[in-house]
Amino acid sequence: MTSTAEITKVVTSTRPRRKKRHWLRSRKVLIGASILAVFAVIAIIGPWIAPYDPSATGPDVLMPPSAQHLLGTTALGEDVLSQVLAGTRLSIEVGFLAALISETVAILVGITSGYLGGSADEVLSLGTNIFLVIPVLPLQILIIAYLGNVSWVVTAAVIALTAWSHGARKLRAQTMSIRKRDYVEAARAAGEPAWRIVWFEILPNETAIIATGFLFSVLSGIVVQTGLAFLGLGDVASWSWGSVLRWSESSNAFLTGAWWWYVPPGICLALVGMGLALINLGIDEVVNPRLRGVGRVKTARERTGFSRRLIQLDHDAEHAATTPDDGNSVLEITGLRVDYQTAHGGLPAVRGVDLTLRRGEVLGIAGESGSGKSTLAFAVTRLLRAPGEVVGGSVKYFGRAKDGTPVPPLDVLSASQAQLRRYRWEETAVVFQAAMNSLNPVLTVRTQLEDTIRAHRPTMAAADREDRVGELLELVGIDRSRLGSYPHQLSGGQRQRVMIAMALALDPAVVIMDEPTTSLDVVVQRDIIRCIMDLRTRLDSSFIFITHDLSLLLEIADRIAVMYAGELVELGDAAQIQHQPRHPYTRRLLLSFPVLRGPRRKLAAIDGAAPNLRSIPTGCAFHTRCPLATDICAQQDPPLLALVDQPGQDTTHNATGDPRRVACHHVDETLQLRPVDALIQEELPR
Ligand SMILES: Nc1ncnc2c1ncn2[C@@H]1O[C@H](COP(=O)(O)OP(=O)(O)OP(=O)(O)O)[C@@H](O)[C@H]1O
Repeated sequence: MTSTAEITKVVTSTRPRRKKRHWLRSRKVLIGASILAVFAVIAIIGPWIAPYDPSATGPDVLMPPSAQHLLGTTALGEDVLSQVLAGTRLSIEVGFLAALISETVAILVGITSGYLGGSADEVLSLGTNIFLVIPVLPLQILIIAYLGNVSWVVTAAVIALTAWSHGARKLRAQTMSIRKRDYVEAARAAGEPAWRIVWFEILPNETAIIATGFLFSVLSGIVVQTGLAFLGLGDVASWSWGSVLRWSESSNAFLTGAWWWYVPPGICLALVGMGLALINLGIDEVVNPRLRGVGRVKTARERTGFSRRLIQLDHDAEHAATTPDDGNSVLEITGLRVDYQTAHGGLPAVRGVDLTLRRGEVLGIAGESGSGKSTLAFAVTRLLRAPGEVVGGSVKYFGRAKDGTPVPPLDVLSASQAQLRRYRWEETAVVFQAAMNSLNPVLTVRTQLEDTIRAHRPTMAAADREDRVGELLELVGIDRSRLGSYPHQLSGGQRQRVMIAMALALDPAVVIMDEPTTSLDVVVQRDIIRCIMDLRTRLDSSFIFITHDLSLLLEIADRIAVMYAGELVELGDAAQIQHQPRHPYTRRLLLSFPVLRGPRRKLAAIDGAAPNLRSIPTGCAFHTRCPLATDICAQQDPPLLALVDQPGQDTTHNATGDPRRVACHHVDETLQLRPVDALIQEELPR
């Protein structure tokens, strides 16, 4: 078997050229930016290219446009074109400065409030709400009138500091929604610091809101400054579009029909507004990649998917446990108990599970919904969140140094956050359910894979990182040319594979997959399964594969553990479980799924429902649904016992020499039952 690091060396890769950023090719952005660029140039050189001194009076009063005065003259004989050219600078400056200040305040207040929540949110929201209810324009007029003849910088600051609240409110709401998404939760679980989560996970998803807010603020800054100048407030002695309008109004240009005096500043305002709106639309298309696929309807499969994400465990001398590494175990779960704390007391979701993961094996965990499989995975990776709580047992991780020599085992449940963070993704990676929610929709596959690597290997050279992400994608059967794709451009199966690639990014020793194929159609499921089978032959990792579909596990697992009501009820080789299941629940579970290979057989649902955790039946939890149940089953919970060798039976030890384990009072009777391959009617519900 080769490690992915070794594969890196043999994969000859040509680094794909990064695709030109899309927004540069957006026609809307180009037109909008061109309009703004023209005004930016005018703002810079306007006063110098003005044909006349904008304040110079002359004998030609109120002249309509002519060759001498292209935009006519004012009541004092001043050149209107010169005034508009000179005034562009101040109008544009105020607009952009006001937008810069107000968006900065909105981002700081909105994202801090939405991300932190709690009392920080309460205080910041109170401030935001106060500014929201105050009528902004009268306030701006009042402040500028009070301040008197102030500079354009002060005007911009007043406009900004009275108008940030709408942006802050939108950003707060968006942040509150994004912070609960899987990829943010996962980044948090992966130990990324808050600033990094905000910068890389939250902000990119708010680009549209921030861009819209900024562009709207530019326009509103220009309009408000124009309005203030029109009213004679602020620095009316300096030329701006507003002051041109003010002097035209005070000279009754509106009444005397001198349209050439007031129309040009109005057209300038409209053009700037149009330019900003076009850029806004273009950016929206860039940050919402879905808008680019013209009329493309997503298939149901593309709209569904599954999840990435993970955590790693740590081995550290401080936490060295005394348990010796026998060299073959990588994870050892002993007596693990997990409760969900509720107002009515603890609900036992995992009840004393003992399980060992061997190096290089695929261990399947099966069981109906609610049997505690995911809770077990969460507990093992220390990703369990309140109200879940580990109330007993231990989890030991047996790591290896880089040269392959064993290091002292890590007691996972008592490892510090710093230890967990340090080793996250590098030792144990988890692919959880609902992957599509875990891929950030506005980042390309390349960026997301690179982020994972960069977070843990910050010193890795950019070229090596690029090679590594391409190699990872190829490892899961996707061409590296898809690195530039966004999640919505991939099928559900491909997204699934990307999540698996992400989990493999750091060569983890253990990969836990929790229902990675749920919600995919059968064909895609088989694709993913093939991919996982291929990976296990190429990598050194051990896999825990969790699913309710036992027949799927028969295909891919070396050993299978069956869980019922939080307990392990049977553990054995996949072949043993398939041909000679010894627990009645395992037999029923096998009959409730179609086999992936071999002749079709009748399916039968398991009688009754999985028990409510509040009232797990006494004795064997399965006895209320079990066809073999007798009095003892209702009285005593059968322990998970290793089966002793039986003459003529070769089902008691699996390939690794582990004894087969079953928790059933009637385990001997199940041996007398017909092999499950022939099992059609005898145990079907009556
Ligand atoms: N936050 C919670 N609060 C209370 N009970 C919970 C909580 N999360 C899970 N449970 C309960 O814990 C039990 C085990 O849930 P878990 O999700 O681990 O089962 P599962 O076998 O993985 O099922 P599934 O395949 O549906 O995910 C279930 O009965 C579930 O209702």
